[in-house]
Amino acid sequence: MPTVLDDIIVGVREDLEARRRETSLAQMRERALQVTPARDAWAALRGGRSDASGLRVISEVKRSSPSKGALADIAAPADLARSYERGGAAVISVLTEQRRFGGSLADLDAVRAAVDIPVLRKDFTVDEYQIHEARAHGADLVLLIVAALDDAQLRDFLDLTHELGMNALIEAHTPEEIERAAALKPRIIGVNVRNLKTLEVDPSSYGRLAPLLPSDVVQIAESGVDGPQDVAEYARHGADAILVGEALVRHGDPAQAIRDFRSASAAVR
Ligand SMILES: O=C(O)c1ccccc1NCC(=O)[C@H](O)[C@H](O)COP(=O)(O)O
Repeated sequence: MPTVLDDIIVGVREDLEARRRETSLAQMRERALQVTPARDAWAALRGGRSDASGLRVISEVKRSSPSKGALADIAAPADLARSYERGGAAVISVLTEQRRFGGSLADLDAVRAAVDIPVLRKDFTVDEYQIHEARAHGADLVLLIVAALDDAQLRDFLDLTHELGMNALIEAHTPEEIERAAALKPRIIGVNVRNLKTLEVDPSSYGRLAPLLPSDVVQIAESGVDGPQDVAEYARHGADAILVGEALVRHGDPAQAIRDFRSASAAVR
């Protein structure tokens, strides 16, 4: 029985092949070499657990999701990104998957042009083409989901990401996936408390999984933030940063929400 993640990846591959017919891998490689060098997302995220102003926040541009359907219109992703930056976001995540999340590479372009902080291309990376494409569109950070890749792909994609001057957020959800992530000796690991195969969200799983993370990586708690109390809980378990989508795109004042998240986490130190 295919999982939600399997279904998403089928669509991602189809869309990717259509883009590859328009722009070959060789052309995309060339474009990736011509853009401004990547910003250092690792430096922007590290040290959040000892930062007196609170956890670093990766703020997501998320229109819809498989679990919740439509979340927010986001007619102008650049305006939302500027609010995020004003509120003190460390990194902006742009979901570029179109079928389930309503995102696009045009969103990534708009956000890149609007802010100075690092930008994460949040997609379901299954092919090196997407990594060159992310860089060609100005991304500084890409997502590699352990559940979607085998060990050889993880190694190759992480190496390619570094060759292009970017960082990768390696995303895990189980103890086994954390072990596979850690074996890569990466700089950034995220624990997604959402199971991408079933869509179940369990914020308490962060506290169980965080002790398995290598102490020298930037540790990110992903998903499941409804309010400041959830952020405080992630801070208690040593996260450097949080990744938040729904709670920000549904909030009337996302800049203030980011400030509230940061001060709630600063208070638990
Ligand atoms: O959000 C979903 O429903 C989803 C379903 C299947 C695969 C991925 C999915 N989301 C990606 C993410 O993990 C989140 O966008 C991100 O971590 C922010 O989560 P949240 O703050 O809970 O919106």
